[in-house]
Amino acid sequence: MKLTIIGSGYVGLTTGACFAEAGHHVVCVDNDEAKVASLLAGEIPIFEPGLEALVKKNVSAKRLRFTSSTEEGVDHGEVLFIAVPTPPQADGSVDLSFMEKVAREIAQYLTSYRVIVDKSTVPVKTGERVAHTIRRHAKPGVEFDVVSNPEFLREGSAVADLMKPDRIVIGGNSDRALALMQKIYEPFMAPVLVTDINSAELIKHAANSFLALKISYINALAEICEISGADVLKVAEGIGADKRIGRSFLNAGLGYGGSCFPKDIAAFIAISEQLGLPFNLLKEVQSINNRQIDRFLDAIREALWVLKDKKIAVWGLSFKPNTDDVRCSVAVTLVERLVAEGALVSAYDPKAMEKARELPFASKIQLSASALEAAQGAEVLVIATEWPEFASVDLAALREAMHTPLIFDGRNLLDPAAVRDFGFQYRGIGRGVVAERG
Ligand SMILES: NC(=O)C1=CN([C@@H]2O[C@H](COP(=O)(O)OP(=O)(O)OC[C@H]3O[C@@H](n4cnc5c(N)ncnc54)[C@H](O)[C@@H]3O)[C@@H](O)[C@H]2O)C=CC1
Ligand SMILES: O=C(O)[C@H]1O[C@H](OP(=O)(O)OP(=O)(O)OC[C@H]2O[C@@H](n3ccc(=O)[nH]c3=O)[C@H](O)[C@@H]2O)[C@H](O)[C@@H](O)[C@@H]1O
Repeated sequence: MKLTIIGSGYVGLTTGACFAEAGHHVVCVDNDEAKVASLLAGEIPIFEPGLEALVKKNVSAKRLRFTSSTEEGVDHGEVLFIAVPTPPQADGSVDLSFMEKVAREIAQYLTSYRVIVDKSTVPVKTGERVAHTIRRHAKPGVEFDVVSNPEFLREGSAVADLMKPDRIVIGGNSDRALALMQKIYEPFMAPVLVTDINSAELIKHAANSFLALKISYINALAEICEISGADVLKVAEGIGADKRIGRSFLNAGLGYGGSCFPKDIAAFIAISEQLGLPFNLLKEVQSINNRQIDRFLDAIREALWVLKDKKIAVWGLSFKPNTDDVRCSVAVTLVERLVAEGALVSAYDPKAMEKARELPFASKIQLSASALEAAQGAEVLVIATEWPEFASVDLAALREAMHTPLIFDGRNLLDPAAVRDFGFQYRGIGRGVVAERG
């Protein structure tokens, strides 16, 4: 089928490449001319495992191309996917101006029937607004349908998630549009859930909020573990073994970050308030999450007393492993706060160094060429992102490099017993028993 994706960022580009891989003919549109130019030159602006090869393969096969012309995109695709940003406003509610602008642009170029699919994460009832906006600005009599098709990919495993999704959610009220949507997803052989538009939109915010709730639940338990002398890893294993609960998303740490959870939880709170039903449970999820970084910094302060002029090594800047995305990364917030207290930070990330150079405080920290270089002369090593290469570091060399052997493991990546054997003092998250033994 002929498909168009409007917005060639994280979701747009990965989705476009996977649709092309499934045999569709895809045009990815973006109004950022520089981004389109670099895509046309064969450069992939994000690091995502498998993406570069997929894009190159499908561009060569002439199933995938890029343009900055929305008109060309609207002309090409029988189905137009909108994958533009839906960022938070100061009060947590969603800025829908990108969505509105695209709806108007599509309307301007509509000449025959199109399905317009909302792939961005949006508040419930946005589909109605999109339809209304297009109707208002399109030529009279032009036919179209609006569908909600939320995206559940995770960064770092986006290609795998898109090629083999747990489920596809399609919200719509037109048989014609639903039939086209089912045809698009046929090659993926995944379970398809068809709903009304409002339910599909709600599913997305509800899913992300539930995952964030699981993370805050284990982080709150981690605090109890620390005080009571239990080990949160064992507790997670014990509760996660119950199939009704599941072990995933029960990794205690510095809290959730990234471009989606913080904004989507804030958005769902704002949406619930607008509906007159404040979702207070999610406020607690947020405050537990914010507390994680505060507690971690308190512990570092307790160990070092004063942070000013102390050399602190930070491993990891991306918001999670296998991505170079530093948007709303907890690791970045941590560095920012250490810098604000006058600490001398040396940081290293396997993939995010280029993006780190663009951070506002980049000139105030040392961006190191390797994990061991960052640790050179450090009084504390902080692990902020659980990249696998940090787990296999040469502990003898690390001990040699550091000024004092103190590790604050914000992602429970290392084995406490193993690091203690090399003479390190170790502190993880929620590891009361281990801390006592050490
Ligand atoms: N990043 C992720 O892992 C996921 C994101 N989402 C949702 O998908 C949406 C997009 O997120 P990302 O891809 O991360 O954002 P992004 O910022 O990486 O990409 C958005 C792209 O849209 C382009 N754009 C903005 N206005 C445009 C217009 N009028 N015409 C053409 N292009 C335009 C921007 O230049 C940018 O390249 C958001 O609603 C997000 O919540 C959903 C699932 C996963
Ligand atoms: O809407 C979105 O954009 C996406 O948001 C998340 O995906 P993503 O943000 O890429 O990454 P996750 O793996 O969910 O991690 C999010 C954050 O939670 C943290 N996390 C995750 C799991 C865990 O057990 N503990 C934990 O602290 C991670 O370190 C990271 O900071 C969801 O998992 C996707 O399904 C969704 O499509």
